[in-house]
Amino acid sequence: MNAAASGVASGPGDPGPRPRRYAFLGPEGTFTEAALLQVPGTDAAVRTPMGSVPAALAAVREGRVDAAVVPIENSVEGGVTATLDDVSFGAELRILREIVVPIRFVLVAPAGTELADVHAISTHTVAWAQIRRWVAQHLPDADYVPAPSTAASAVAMLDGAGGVSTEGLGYDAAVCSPVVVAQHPELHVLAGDIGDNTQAVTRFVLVARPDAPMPAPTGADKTSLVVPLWEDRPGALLDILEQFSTRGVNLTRIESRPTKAHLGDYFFSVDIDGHIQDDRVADALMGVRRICPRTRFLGSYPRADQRAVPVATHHSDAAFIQARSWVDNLKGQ
Ligand SMILES: O=C(O)C(=O)Cc1ccccc1
Repeated sequence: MNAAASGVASGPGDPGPRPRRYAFLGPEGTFTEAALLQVPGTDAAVRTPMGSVPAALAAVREGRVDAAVVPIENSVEGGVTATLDDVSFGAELRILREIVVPIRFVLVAPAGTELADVHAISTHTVAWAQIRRWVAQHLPDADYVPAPSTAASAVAMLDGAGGVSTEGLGYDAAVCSPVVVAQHPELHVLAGDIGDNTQAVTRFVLVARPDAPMPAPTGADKTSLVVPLWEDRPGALLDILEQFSTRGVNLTRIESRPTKAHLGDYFFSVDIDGHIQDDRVADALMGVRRICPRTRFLGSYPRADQRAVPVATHHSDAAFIQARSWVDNLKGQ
C-alpha cells in the first residue's frame, strides 16, 4: 500500500474525499500493476498488492477495496482462466474498464549465474505460455515451477540481506517484467526480450461491485457476458449466436469453459461490440436471456483502442426507436 494515499485531510475537521482503494495481482512490478497505473488517478490512490486473482476479487466483493485490476486475456494464449471462472461464477461483479498492456519478459537470476546453470525457471503460467519457444531453444531441459505472479517469482529470490539467493526455492531463474529489475538491481538479467511474440499484449480489466456506476456509452464500447449453456441439443450455440448476428452485434471474443459441475457442461464467456445502452445490444441480450435465463451481464465499458464500431442503418438506435413506436402504435389501436 502506498503512503501517498492514506486518507489526507485538507483542513481541520474536513476529512476530504476518501481516496479510492484498488487491489491488484502483486507484488509491485507485475504487469497487472502496470495496467492499474494506466487508470487515471491511481497514482494518488491506495494500491494493495494481492497474492492471487481470487484474493483481489474477494477484496472487492468484501468491500475492502473499491475495485481491482486482474489479467483476463492475452494475445498468445487466450483467456486467463482464474479470472474468467471467478467473475463468471463468484458473487456478481462489474467490469468498468479494459486496459491493454504490451508485454516484454526478461529472465533474471542471482549475480554470477550463467545461462548454462539454469535448471528450473519460475514465473506465472500466463508468462510461461508466452516464452515456451525461447525456452525450448535456449534451455530445453529446464523445469517449470509455477509462481503466483511474474514479480513474485523474481522477488522470492531476494533474501533478507538484500542479496539474491535461490536456496530452497526449487528454481534458479525467474521470468518477469524489466520493471522488477529496475526496482531490484541486485537481480541479474540473463536474457532480455524472451517473449516468443514481440507483439504480445495482455488485456486486463478493472472490476468493481455491481452497484458501481456504469461507464456511459462512448460509441466505442464492449459488453461482457457469461452464457451458461446447459441444453445439450443440436443448434443450441447457434441459437445464441443468431441473437447477435441478426442485430448486427459483432463478437470480439468467445470462449467455452467447463462449469466444473458435470463433465460436458460448459459456459461461454463472450465479449461483444457495443454498450447495453445501444438498442441493438439490449435487444440481443433479451434474446440471449430468453434462451439462457442464467445469462450474466458483466458490464459495458469503453474499448481500450477507442475504435468506433460501424453500425448499419437498420441496426441503429434510431431504427429500433422507429420500429418500436410503430409496433406500440399498432398495439394501441
Ligand atoms: O501481472 C503479472 O505479472 C502476472 O503475473 C500475470 C501476467 C503474466 C504474464 C502476462 C501478463 C500478466
